[in-house]
Amino acid sequence: MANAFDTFTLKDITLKNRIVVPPMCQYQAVDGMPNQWHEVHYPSLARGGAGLVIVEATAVSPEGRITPACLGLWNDAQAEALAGIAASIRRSGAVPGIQIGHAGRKASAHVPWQGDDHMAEDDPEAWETISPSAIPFGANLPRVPRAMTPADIRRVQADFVAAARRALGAGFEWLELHFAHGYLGQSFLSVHANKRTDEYGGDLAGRGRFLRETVAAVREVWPERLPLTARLGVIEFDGRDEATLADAVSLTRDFRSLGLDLLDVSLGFSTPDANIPWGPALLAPYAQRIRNEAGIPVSSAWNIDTPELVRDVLAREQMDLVMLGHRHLVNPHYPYELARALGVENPARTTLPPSYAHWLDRYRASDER
Ligand SMILES: Cc1cc2c(cc1C)N(C[C@H](O)[C@H](O)[C@H](O)COP(=O)(O)O)c1[nH]c(=O)[nH]c(=O)c1N2
Ligand SMILES: CC(=O)[C@H]1CCCN(Cc2ccccc2)C1
Repeated sequence: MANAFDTFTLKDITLKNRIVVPPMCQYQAVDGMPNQWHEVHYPSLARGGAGLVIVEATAVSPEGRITPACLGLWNDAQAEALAGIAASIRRSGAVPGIQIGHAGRKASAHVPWQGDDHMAEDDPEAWETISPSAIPFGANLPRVPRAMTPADIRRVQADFVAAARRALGAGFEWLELHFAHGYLGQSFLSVHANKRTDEYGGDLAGRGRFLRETVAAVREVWPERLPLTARLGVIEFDGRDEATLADAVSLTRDFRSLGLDLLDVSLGFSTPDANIPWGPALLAPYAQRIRNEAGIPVSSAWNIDTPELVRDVLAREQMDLVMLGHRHLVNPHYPYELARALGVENPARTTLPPSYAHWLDRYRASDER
């Protein structure tokens, strides 16, 4: 049974605790390049005490971005700039991770606070979207994507490999493939998005092929000693959850045999018709099922919003790492609050840099710290 402030070792990487800042798009990039926004955002989070900070979804190609304001890792200039971000995360006390992905049929969209919808096809900023089949997501993302050819599939897989090499060169020590949330990887797995009749569609073997091949190809270039992980939507809440979960367990077992070190359990978001039962730690039971049935370490997220929930999902062995997104947006030092609430000795020194911690663990009545 793990506690929130136990260490966690995976391959040669040891996290100082079980708290993770999950990838969270900032939509502040230009041409895929990070800037002062990211230079402040990431070390500020890393100073807060989380053991692992994962940089937001970073596109493996320009058309793999969700919006024009997404980060990219398709060229060396981006890799060089991201090296600074990785170093600042490490210098601030956390292990630097990064998520790489391709937005598929959800690409070419406005940033959330400017509509969160597809740009018009004739918008000069827009670009062609691709997906396993010419089936649109619907709702706010109605554009019909072009069905990928075998050459497209090979190109995108090569882009994932090139981005992984660049992430390694930039000094990241934890890599997450974005196979969740209705983006390209999830779309290959999803019966909603993938109606292909070739070897990349049909049964689970077909719908999982793109993902398995990509894991295997990235594993070739990502050192054995560093964790290779993937975020996968294991449930859609679309009325066929048992089938989706069974597929997810089976595919995760394949990932493990291909060298994946941990699965980050998330939501599918493949259809606008989902009926997601939003509530406290709603995914924890599914994370536990993947952890037990696929026999692989897991992280997970979603509404784990109180110290008691953090304590409980770990005590129940539902996951190995707890991802806290919203809590860190509210308070980058949330791990300090968590340590205090969970009764950790010297909560400030356990979570924060000396410039803050020295004063927080003293010169105050104990109940004011
Ligand atoms: C602003 C913002 C931006 C993103 C996210 C969320 C939010 C709020 N999320 C999902 C995120 O990683 C996390 O899984 C969810 O927020 C659920 O966890 P919490 O309930 O926030 O703790 C997300 N997920 C992902 O896999 N890649 C990403 O880049 C992003 N971007
Ligand atoms: C890139 C990615 O996976 C993100 C982009 C922003 C929305 N994320 C999904 C999300 C839905 C509802 C609340 C918070 C987050 C997915």
